[in-house]
Amino acid sequence: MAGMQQGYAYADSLILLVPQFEGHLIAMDILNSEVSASHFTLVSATFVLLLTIATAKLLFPSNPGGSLPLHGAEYGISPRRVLQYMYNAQSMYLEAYSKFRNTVYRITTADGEKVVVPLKYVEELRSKPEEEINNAKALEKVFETKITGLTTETHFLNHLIRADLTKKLPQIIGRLAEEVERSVRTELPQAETWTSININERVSRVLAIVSGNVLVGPPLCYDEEYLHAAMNYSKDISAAIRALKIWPRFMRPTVQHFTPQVGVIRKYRGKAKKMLEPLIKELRSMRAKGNPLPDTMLAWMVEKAEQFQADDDELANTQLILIMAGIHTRTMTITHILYDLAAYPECVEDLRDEINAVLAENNGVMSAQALFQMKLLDSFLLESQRHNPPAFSDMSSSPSRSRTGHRSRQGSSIETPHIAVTKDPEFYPDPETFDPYRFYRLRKGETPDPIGHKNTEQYQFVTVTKENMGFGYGRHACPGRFFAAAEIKLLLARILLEYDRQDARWSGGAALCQRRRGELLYCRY
Ligand code: HEM
Repeated sequence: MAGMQQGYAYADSLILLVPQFEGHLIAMDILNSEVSASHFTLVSATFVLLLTIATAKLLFPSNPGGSLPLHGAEYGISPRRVLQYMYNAQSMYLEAYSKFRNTVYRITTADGEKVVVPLKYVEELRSKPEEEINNAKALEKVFETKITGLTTETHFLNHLIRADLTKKLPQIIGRLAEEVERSVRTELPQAETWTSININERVSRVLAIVSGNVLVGPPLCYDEEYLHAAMNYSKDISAAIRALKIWPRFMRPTVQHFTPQVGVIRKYRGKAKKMLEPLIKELRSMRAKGNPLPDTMLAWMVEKAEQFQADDDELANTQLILIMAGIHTRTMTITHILYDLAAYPECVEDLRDEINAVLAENNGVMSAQALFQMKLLDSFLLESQRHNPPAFSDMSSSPSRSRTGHRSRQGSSIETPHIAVTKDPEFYPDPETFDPYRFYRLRKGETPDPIGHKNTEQYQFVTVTKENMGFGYGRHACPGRFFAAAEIKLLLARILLEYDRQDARWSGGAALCQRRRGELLYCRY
């Protein structure tokens, strides 16, 4: 991202003493380190990975064994541990949580060895400045940035999302609601009888159109080539990364030339530029003439391009990152929610009643205020996310060594548990139960708050806490979550209002039987 890199810091044997890691003194020995700015990624891991200390070294002085315990040591040599991780990461992390709930340990992943720190250290780590701890290096490894070109630098993007998209959300929500209504009608079946569809594909297309309305605006958001890119970019990136990761790290730079998936993703950049260039030119000319620009991300980008020294390549690339960051994550979230609605139909009527009551109070308008008032819907979203944690980001990298001299390999990351935390009865009583009303009751003060937040409004879908890192946590928490939540609620409210209205067929055996094939049965009201 031209002009966006926030200086790289190089240092030789710089030892930083970081006071207390719960009483432990940690020394970070930054050797030839590159510390770059923030970035993000979406990685199918079973953890939220935290806080990069690029090529730094951590000391864990009170580690009596001379080295941190290695979870999965019983699987043998490193390649076998990696294999085990690639197929069983989730169960390995869950098992480790019960073993090492309060202690630091190591685990061998496809991206090298990582240090897993318990939740109690999270606040301390997140308060470290980016020069000491940042997530760039680890994400570059996770994304294979050198090969895929997928930048982990999101300064420009974060600014646009926070200063433009989120700020202007109240004024664009009406437009989004209209687009949701229109695309649901065109993209979901209008059948009077029960019809089987691949809901994941349909939702992905609806979201590509609705988000496209805000990202680039009509008519491009209806263009088939644009929609194809929007729906497939993130899938194709993941496929390329997966294909590379089956090879040992040292072979990946060579193997890339024989990996067709890598070729596929490189073509996207050229295509995106070709598609967007005429629009960018038009927006620039409107701006030069002093005409008002439309409320789209692309227009906001054009307005701020000079300030952020972003050329057309950068604008096209930033649009691709936006697509990658948003479409897949939201599609998965909504797909899970729809399955959860099918599996737990008892509250469908309550949800519909809430939506109708809120709409009546807001003159039938799906405003930002109306969405905020849909608290049961919000609770359902959060409970569904708790049971189906989304993709996560990797934010750490640091070689580590104990006081007695053990060094972990350069570039390993610091992670902190996520899934296991959302299933921890201390934070979520009766954690295996899917309770759509769980967070609704907590917010209303009807059930005691097990975490003891200062304010029970913390139990909102968009709120990030260390006990709920569905959208990450800290400096790099997802900036798009407010937009994502609004879109998800608009779409669900529309589906709940218009489909399957009169009986409880959400739970029809057929719907659940179809689950494995990614299909649900729908009938329009
Ligand atoms: C349900 C939908 C979404 C989920 C579950 C989700 C989840 C996440 C997570 C877990 C992170 C990593 C945070 C971290 O590194 O600590 C993240 C980062 C990010 N997300 Fe989202 N996200 C969603 C939607 C979106 C949307 C719609 C956008 C864009 C409008 C977006 C833009 C970003 C960006 C730019 C980052 C990087 C932030 C940084 O590194 O500073 N996300 N997201």
